[in-house]
Amino acid sequence: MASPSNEASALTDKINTFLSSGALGSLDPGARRKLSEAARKLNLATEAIGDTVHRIVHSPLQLPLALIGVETRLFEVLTEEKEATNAELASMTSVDPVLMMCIERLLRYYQSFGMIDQPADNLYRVNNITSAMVSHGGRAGVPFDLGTLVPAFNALPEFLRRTNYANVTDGANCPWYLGHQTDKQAFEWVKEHPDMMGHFMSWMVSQRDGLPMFLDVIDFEKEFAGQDANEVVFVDIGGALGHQCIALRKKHPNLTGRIILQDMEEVIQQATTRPLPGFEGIETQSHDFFMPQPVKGARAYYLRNILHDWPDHKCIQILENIKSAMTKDSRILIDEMVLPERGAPWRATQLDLAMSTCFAAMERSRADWDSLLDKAGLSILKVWKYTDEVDDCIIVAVPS
Ligand SMILES: C[S@@+](CC[C@H](N)C(=O)[O-])C[C@H]1O[C@@H](n2cnc3c(N)ncnc32)[C@H](O)[C@@H]1O
Repeated sequence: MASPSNEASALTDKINTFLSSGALGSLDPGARRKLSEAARKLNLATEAIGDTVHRIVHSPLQLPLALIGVETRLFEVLTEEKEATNAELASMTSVDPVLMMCIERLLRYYQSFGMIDQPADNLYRVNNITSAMVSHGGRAGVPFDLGTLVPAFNALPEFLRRTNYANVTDGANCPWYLGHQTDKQAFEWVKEHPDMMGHFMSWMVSQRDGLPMFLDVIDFEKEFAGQDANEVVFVDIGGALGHQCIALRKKHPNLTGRIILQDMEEVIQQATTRPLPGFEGIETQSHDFFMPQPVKGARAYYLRNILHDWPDHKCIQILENIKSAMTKDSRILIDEMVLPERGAPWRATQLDLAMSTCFAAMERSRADWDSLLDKAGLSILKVWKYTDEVDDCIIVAVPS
């Protein structure tokens, strides 16, 4: 019988053979995800104590260095060229050629963290991580998180120490304010920082790229089509630049009825002055969701990642404002995570703590949703889960 060490050695050979075979490129998404999760588990389970400590201790370096790779165009050039030497990279990026040594040191770091490959001594190659960094999500999320979320994350330990580790529930008193040394609520602060507002909007458009969406599990046209072109069928409340409205139009080009995007005035201005491709035919309206809903009797009032930004008492205000605009055929569609009681995915748990830190808000479990909607006088008709990566669901709610 093979010893565990021999088995591990055989497994290592098998993994290396598989990696160099090129088979990864033709995996279907489900198989790729299963393999990635198993490899992640294996990686963590086999990590030596010293490696764990050093990895975690220096983890704050990764995000700033990712931003440097994006801002210097290093990742972009490598993605375009596929392979390049450090001299070529220095000449093609915004890094001053006299900083060649600096580029070499950056490349060495990126290679060691798997952000690029190094097939030969002085040759660097794009890989899947490099491409992710220059995707829409990478370009928006990297600067947005570093400039907006990280100062709040850094304040979390001190904030919790001061509050004796009480759950963060007060949106006017959460680590956000301590981290940014501000008295402005996060959305108000972002409004005053136009560069971050730009990244925030792009990040909202791209944050779920590559994943299924709610329209993959709901036949919207069948369930919600209007009787005539005048009927409002979809109000995307806090819908940012209208990417979900566009996706709906694209999925159901012959859908009868009006589609309306609502958000804060500054956001609606951006959505209309620099519209995303496919925005034609979508109506816009500046609306503060803490005020009564001005569109009465729409078929679907849609909220994606809105309620996770607010503690329960604020969510109740948002929901009650919608409820009073609903007629018997109206539905509220809540597009949010429903956290499982066990084994929540890492993409979900980090967002939960980000919501807590910046807004005193949360991602919610089924029990949390039942309790919140009950307090708002609503009941759940149905819940459809549509991603495993983040446990995204569409919750259909009606007045009780
Ligand atoms: C987390 S983002 C979600 C955006 C979009 N629903 C999505 O899923 O991509 C929250 C959105 O709420 C908007 N928002 C924040 N406060 C608002 C308010 N009081 N009234 C209307 N929209 C608001 C923000 O501008 C932003 O677009």
